[in-house]
Amino acid sequence: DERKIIAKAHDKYKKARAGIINTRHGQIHTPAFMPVGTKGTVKAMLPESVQTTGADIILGNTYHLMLQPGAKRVFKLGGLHKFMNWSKPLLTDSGGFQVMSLSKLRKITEEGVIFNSHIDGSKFMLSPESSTEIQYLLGSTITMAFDECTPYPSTYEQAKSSMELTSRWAKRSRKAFYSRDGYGQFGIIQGSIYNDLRLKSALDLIELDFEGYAIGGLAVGEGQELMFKVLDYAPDLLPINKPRYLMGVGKPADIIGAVQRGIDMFDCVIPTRSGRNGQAFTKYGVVNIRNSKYKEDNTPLEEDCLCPACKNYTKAYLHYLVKVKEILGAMLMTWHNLMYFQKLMLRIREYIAQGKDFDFIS
Ligand SMILES: CC#C[C@H]1NC(N)=Nc2cc3[nH]c(NC)nc3cc21
Ligand SMILES: [Zn+2]
Repeated sequence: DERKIIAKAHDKYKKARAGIINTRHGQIHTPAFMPVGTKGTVKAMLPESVQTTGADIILGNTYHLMLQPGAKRVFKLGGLHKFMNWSKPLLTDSGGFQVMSLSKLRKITEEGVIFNSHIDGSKFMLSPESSTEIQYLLGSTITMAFDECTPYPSTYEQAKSSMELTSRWAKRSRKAFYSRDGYGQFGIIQGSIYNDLRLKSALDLIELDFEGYAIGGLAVGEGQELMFKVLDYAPDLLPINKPRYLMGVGKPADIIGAVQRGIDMFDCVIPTRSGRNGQAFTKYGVVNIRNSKYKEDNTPLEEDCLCPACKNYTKAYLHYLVKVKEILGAMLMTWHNLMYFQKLMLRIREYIAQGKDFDFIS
């Protein structure tokens, strides 16, 4: 009946939560979207511009920064915050995923991962200890534990032994972490699509009392349906009073579905990378600005958007800039997309605070 249908609807949102994470470098309003700044810069953006979009925190990568310019050098130069002129929170990924997706040759041992740099082929090793130390040298506000990145798809046996290695590495990462007020370390649970492995991974990592927990092994090609199937139960395995971070996600619809299942933090290259490729996220859907239908379109991407691209320029100009590969095209498209994603998060936070459904936002 009517009452049951309404209850069902609210039921769908009962796991969504809004909150504030307090750190040494400022507050993070959750649900939060973290722009990706892999090599110590959010591509095509000044840090102060990233700040105006509303981002509270950005992401950096251990893998890239250890290869160039080197963690010790960044440390000597005052740390990543100073180096890149970003004073708010920084989260750094621990490197395993980038080794898996970028370096050609790699060998996984109990000690860690041995790999050849994708830049010049030289040999490096990443371990729970070295990854944690590198993130300390970078000055990360939130350090990620060093996990073994289980490929997708994986058999149950593969996922089990990989998850067990991740648990042993999580213990070593936790031991190597230099805990200080306002800084934190997040564990990353694995276990692929197998719920008993996800549970064991969560239990192993909860014992280590991390400041937050990430769900690893998703957004690796499994598709939204399978991802939501895991998210229907995995967030509930984690402490309710600690941040939950879904790595690498995602499109607006993925973010909304994950928030409804209890996720607090997100990172994804989509707004920046697709912006540079000429795709703009708008309330009318994704606009492929290179399409010739925009070459004389004298209207902004979104009439009520406050970003520079929408305030001062037209789709025709953006179409032209992207076509002729002008750097300003990448800048303006990126700025707009980051603004769009932060506005989406702001609206989600407001709807949750008012106890309203937010299914139709995207
Ligand atoms: C297997 C595994 C795993 C996770 N482990 C670590 N350290 N980082 C990640 C980054 C990701 N980005 C995406 N999609 C873009 N999925 C990710 C998953 C992880
Ligand atoms: Zn805009």
